[in-house]
Amino acid sequence: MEAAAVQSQDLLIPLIDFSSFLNGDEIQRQETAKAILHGFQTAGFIYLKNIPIHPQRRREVFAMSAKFFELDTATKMSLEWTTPQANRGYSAPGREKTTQLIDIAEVAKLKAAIPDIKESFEIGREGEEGQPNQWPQESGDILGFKKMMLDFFAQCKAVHVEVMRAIAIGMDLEASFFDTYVDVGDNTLRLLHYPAVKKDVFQINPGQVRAGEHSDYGSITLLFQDSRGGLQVQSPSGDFVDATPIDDTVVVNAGDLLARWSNDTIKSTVHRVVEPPHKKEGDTYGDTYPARYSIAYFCNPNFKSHIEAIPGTFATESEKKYEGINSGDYLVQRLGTTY
Ligand SMILES: O=C(O)CCC(=O)C(=O)O
Ligand SMILES: [Fe+2]
Repeated sequence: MEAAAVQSQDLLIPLIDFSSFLNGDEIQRQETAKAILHGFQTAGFIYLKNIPIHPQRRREVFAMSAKFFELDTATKMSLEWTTPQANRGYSAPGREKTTQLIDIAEVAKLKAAIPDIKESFEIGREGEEGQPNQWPQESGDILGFKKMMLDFFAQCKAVHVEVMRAIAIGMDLEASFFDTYVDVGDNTLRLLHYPAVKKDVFQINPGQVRAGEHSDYGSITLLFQDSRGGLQVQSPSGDFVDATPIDDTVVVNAGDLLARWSNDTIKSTVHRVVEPPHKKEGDTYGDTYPARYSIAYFCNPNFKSHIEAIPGTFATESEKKYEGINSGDYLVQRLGTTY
């Protein structure tokens, strides 16, 4: 049932068939739930195959994303990302620096020195009061953009609910334990484009990456990557290990708020995007790495939820490591440091 998607000395990321959870018998459902939870507890990352999003749909969304990033700069800038509260819109290359640093001045210094080589577009929950999405004017290549993205958003939202059910079962809780914490869908769909880049940029600037090392903030992230490679996950010993793309799978990682919620029984693991792995032979890239596209769907507990240690993750009150916290406040505070 289970295979390794990534295996290094001390990092094993399992590849799990999600249809065994969704459609399997009771025993398969239990076993798959345990495997999912175990992956989050040990690596903080899993790969899922056979999620209920058709590979064809996924390809269409990637194609639409590429068309979006081809729009001219002025058009994209008219949709610019504004505030952590809104967390919607376009971020030009250099706008966001994902990092573990929390001091805003330090982040600013780093951002000026070695900006991430990427641009992104964020879509939040459609209909959130006071926070409209920044939809582009639709014509030509991006006709149907809004509908396609909202459909995909809804499909990803359903996957979030199911993964949380698996985590609940894995923890010997009612399957529905998290349902009322995630039903609103206060999530963010982020389209990412890492432009083609000259190889020597990485030699000239030591420390140059496509996306700096960071952990994600929310409950889980569904990460769809193309076949280029470059995503790396930090192992317990601190090395970064390639999270090699596997066709038609989604990488799922736990975020900081889920780690906190689980009283640190689940790991939120640091990851980054670097230049694609050097091919030993047959490297056809010439002097330029081609563009890379990915789509991250950041799932969160409902912004109104109060998050405190999940039952079963502590024996006595004194074992709770964190204060209870409001989900929305936590996320806004975290986003405020990276942009
Ligand atoms: O592009 C990727 O593969 C990773 C993106 C990521 O980690 C993020 O946006 O949080
Ligand atoms: Fe991330």
